[in-house]
Amino acid sequence: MNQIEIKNIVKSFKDVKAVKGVSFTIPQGTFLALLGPNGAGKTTLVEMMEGLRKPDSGEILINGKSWHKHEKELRKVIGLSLQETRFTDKLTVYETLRLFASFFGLGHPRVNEVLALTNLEEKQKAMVNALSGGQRQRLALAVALLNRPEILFLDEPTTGLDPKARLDLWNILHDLKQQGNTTLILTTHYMEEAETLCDDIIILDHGTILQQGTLSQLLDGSAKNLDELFIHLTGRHLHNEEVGQ
Ligand SMILES: Nc1ncnc2c1ncn2[C@@H]1O[C@H](COP(=O)(O)OP(=O)(O)OP(=O)(O)O)[C@@H](O)[C@H]1O
Repeated sequence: MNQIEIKNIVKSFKDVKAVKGVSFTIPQGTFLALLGPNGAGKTTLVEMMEGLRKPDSGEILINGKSWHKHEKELRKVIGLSLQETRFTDKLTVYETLRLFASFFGLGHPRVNEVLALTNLEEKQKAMVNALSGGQRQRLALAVALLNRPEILFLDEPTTGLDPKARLDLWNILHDLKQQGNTTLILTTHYMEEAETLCDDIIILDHGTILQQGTLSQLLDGSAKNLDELFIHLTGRHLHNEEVGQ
């Protein structure tokens, strides 16, 4: 069953057309990557899927329901971590999770579970402002997982992290995938992230979908990796450099 249906979504900011008529579906349990360079429209698209922004036109259905009619219900089934999640520096990791847990009516047991899931048990007494970038991203993930979301949105969860911290986060997401209960929508500029974690990949550029499919479908032609495919499609690298420069 398709858990998410995106039908011809359009969104502009004044004269910038951020998303230009995008359609796709996501079956339950899929790990989907939205891969594209800076400014491709990834964040704008996920913010509409998360119900944080209204599309100018088009329709978004989650479990067959729309944000404008079923916001309360949909809030309960999604978990999200924004590109720059900010926490109160005055709280410890544990206190932060307790605070968010209280919003969902959840107590200590669930806080302890998400601490274990995100390998933050040793850091539970640390102040949030003393965390490394990778630990902070794991805390953002822990918060997003608190209410056992059916659908998890992660916006560039590993941007700016060192390779070890990135791998730690991938391992956590990999374990989540093995459990099979969660649909994940992840935005990234890192092709390795899309390749390693995701069943389905959408390549976005300038607000439109250039290609969509499994990794093997996308690399069916002459490209040997996603960056090479992106170069074939656009003449540019995923990281915004011109080819040959
Ligand atoms: N609030 C806003 N006001 C004006 N323009 C915006 C706004 N948000 C996004 N845009 C523009 O819309 C386009 C798509 O931006 P978006 O942030 O969705 O891209 P992105 O793929 O997520 O990029 P990045 O990888 O850098 O986060 C860009 O041209 C951006 O400048």
